[in-house]
Amino acid sequence: MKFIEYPDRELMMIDLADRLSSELKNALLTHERATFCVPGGTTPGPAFDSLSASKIDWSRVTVLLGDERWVPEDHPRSNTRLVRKRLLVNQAASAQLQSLHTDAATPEEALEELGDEVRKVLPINVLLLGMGGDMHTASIFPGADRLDEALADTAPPVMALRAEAAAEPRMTLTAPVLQGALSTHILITGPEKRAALERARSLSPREAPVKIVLNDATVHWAE
Ligand SMILES: O=C(O)[C@H](O)[C@@H](O)[C@H](O)[C@H](O)COP(=O)(O)O
Repeated sequence: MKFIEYPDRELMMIDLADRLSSELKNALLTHERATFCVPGGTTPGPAFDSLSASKIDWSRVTVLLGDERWVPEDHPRSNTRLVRKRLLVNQAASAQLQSLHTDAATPEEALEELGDEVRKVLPINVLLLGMGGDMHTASIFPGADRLDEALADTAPPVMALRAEAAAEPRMTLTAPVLQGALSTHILITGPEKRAALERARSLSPREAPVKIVLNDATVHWAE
């Protein structure tokens, strides 16, 4: 794991956006298309703002969500909504979005459709993840109902998970897909998440799901 500590959040978001943008450009030098997987939640918005101004051939980029809360796409907690509003604008408006949401009433009903769609855009070239204070990443929560299946090497690419700590049912990419990413970044802020990340290093993936990607990840942190 590589850990980068920044003097403040603003600088971190700009620097992170620069790094992600260079990695995407590099991927597009040798591939017709690139898949850029992004988190939802409250942290990445400013990095998305910065990235959306970046001059990449976005028409050759697929933006894939790492997870989704099962709420309508105009709901304030929808990750799809966040990405549409903050990332897929300006220069990045021509990127193709692969969300992890459909109009189905439950995530279970959408599994087959989303699984087929996600398979087509793998592997992930550039992966950006967040982490919760409970050490979940994407929507792989400690204590989730189907945690062991989501962590298994044989897991399907997407799974529907429910967890007490999650306010609503989730759709998430699973361990093998996240571990298959060619480049992995984790974006966290504040002292609590820094301490949680340190703790995760000595725990098992069942206790600290973020552990599945830690070895190969670059972690970006600011107070
Ligand atoms: O939809 C989600 O909840 C996420 O994608 C999730 O994995 C997120 O990255 C962490 O929960 C951190 O969330 P915050 O950035 O809001 O702390």
